[in-house]
Amino acid sequence: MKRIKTDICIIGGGSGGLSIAAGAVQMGAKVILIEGGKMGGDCLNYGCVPSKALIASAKQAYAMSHGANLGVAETDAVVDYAAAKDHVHDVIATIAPVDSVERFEGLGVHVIQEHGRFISETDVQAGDTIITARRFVVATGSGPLVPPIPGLDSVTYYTNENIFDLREKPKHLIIIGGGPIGIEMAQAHRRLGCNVTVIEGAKALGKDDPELAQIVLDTLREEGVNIIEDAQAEKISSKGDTITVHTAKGDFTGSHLLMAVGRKVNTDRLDLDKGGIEHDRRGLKVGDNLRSISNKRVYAAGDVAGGLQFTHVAGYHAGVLIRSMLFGLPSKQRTDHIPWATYTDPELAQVGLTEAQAKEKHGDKVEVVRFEFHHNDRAIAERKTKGLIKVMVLKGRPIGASIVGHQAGELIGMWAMAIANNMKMSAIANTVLPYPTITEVNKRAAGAYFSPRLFENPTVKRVVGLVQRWLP
Ligand SMILES: Cc1cc2nc3c(=O)[nH]c(=O)nc-3n(C[C@H](O)[C@H](O)[C@H](O)COP(=O)(O)OP(=O)(O)OC[C@H]3O[C@@H](n4cnc5c(N)ncnc54)[C@H](O)[C@@H]3O)c2cc1C
Ligand SMILES: NC(=O)c1ccc[n+]([C@@H]2O[C@H](COP(=O)([O-])OP(=O)(O)OC[C@H]3O[C@@H](n4cnc5c(N)ncnc54)[C@H](O)[C@@H]3O)[C@@H](O)[C@H]2O)c1
Repeated sequence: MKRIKTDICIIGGGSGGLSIAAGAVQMGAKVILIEGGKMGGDCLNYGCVPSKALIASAKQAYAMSHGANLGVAETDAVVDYAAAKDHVHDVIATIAPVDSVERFEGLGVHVIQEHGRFISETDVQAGDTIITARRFVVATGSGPLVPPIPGLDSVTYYTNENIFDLREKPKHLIIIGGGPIGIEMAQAHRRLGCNVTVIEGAKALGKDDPELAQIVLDTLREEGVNIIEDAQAEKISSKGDTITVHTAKGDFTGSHLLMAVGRKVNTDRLDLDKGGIEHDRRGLKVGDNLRSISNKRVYAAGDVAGGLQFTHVAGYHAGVLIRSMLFGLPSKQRTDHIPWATYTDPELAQVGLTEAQAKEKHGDKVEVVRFEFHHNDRAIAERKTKGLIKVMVLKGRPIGASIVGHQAGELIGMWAMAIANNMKMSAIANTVLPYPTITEVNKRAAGAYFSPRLFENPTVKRVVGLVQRWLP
């Protein structure tokens, strides 16, 4: 057995672990990174990257058959599903070198390609190496949750870990779960020419503003996706080449099944109890500083830290941890300024509080301003007019923004910046933006906040009247 001592030992080489490793080693710390699967983790190999690449193929297919309103003859796109998967894997391969063992070893990180597990409060074992570290970071991410639905174990089903390897085009894809994974995959597969049924136990896209989520769901339904809500999958059976999902709202039969019912944190193989690390089904129990409440040497980052599960959150955690682990500075995570986006067409994005959350927290003090995309000239030019932005404002400052529409994932950035920096609505209203851009919806939403104050204000009218009389 080999023994190594280091400053920082990171378990998990995904979005969180890699960001911490790269930052810490380049600032002079001795870093060991333990990765038991593929470098890059879920995001690169089974998550964000492959899903967005498949969505790009689907978008292209859709555009080819929906150009008449732009004067371009429509044609039935001939989709080669296997070639679309080649594209997906090519995109992964293009990005992979940035996350590779070679790059990290080149930066000075000692990478151990094994699974790690705690053998004491101060030691982790990975293969035949025991690592003693001053600080450990657990960044082991999450995997697909597969609930024990009766009959599931007797059929072939897919999860996000193998759907991107499937090369035969599903005739009819049944998706259990209408969260972001289920809904993104539903629209992509429909546009690639599959029949698609989504079976959702509660409300699809239930973590987003319901008014905006409805616009996405209506669009998917118009495109032919069958979305059944309030229908828990209770039993699964198969006959020949078909799979049937049984629910209280009826039975739904298809050729392929994708499970997208949520995530399970990867803590099983870590022996956290031996490390004296408290945990529950959401991950490690940590404070706002992301430090374990029971073993002060240990920190968590990313999906396993018990909060929002996004790549940019894992990256943000890296910054919080580097500040405290390398410089000993007090450093806490915030969650009120974290945006997210679901990459359907139209996209759906959120930062801060939704309308319902803001009203529950602040009552009548909250003002909600709205602006619809069909008033935006660029949206009209591109015929992307389906969309709405809502901004929740408290005492002149945004505390939440919800956007559905073309490029909502890009547009939300301005509100994420405003909330992160406690900016006022006037900062957005005073910004000059190039015309014609979709991002002008942001400025118009800020304008909608000030218009009644300026245009429906008798004092303003009186002052202007007086000034006009006295001006030469
Ligand atoms: C289909 C899908 C689409 C998604 N799309 C988006 C998106 O568009 N935008 C977004 O922000 N987020 C998206 N996400 C979420 C995003 O992928 C995760 O939030 C992100 O990958 C979390 O990073 P992480 O570092 O916590 O974990 P990961 O990136 O999963 O990395 C964890 C790593 O730890 C390794 N590991 C686990 N246990 C051990 C062990 N004992 N020893 C050693 N190594 C171990 C794993 O092999 C893995 O490589 C998506 C997720 C899915 C499933
Ligand atoms: N664009 C993005 O940023 C993006 C995309 C995909 C995933 N993600 C991340 O991955 C996480 C997981 O996504 P997800 O969609 O798997 O999970 P989720 O928890 O958001 O949604 C799962 C859905 O499955 C439903 N469900 C659970 N059991 C069911 C059953 N037996 N029958 C029918 N429905 C059932 C739930 O009601 C829920 O709506 C997201 O929360 C997000 O953090 C992000």
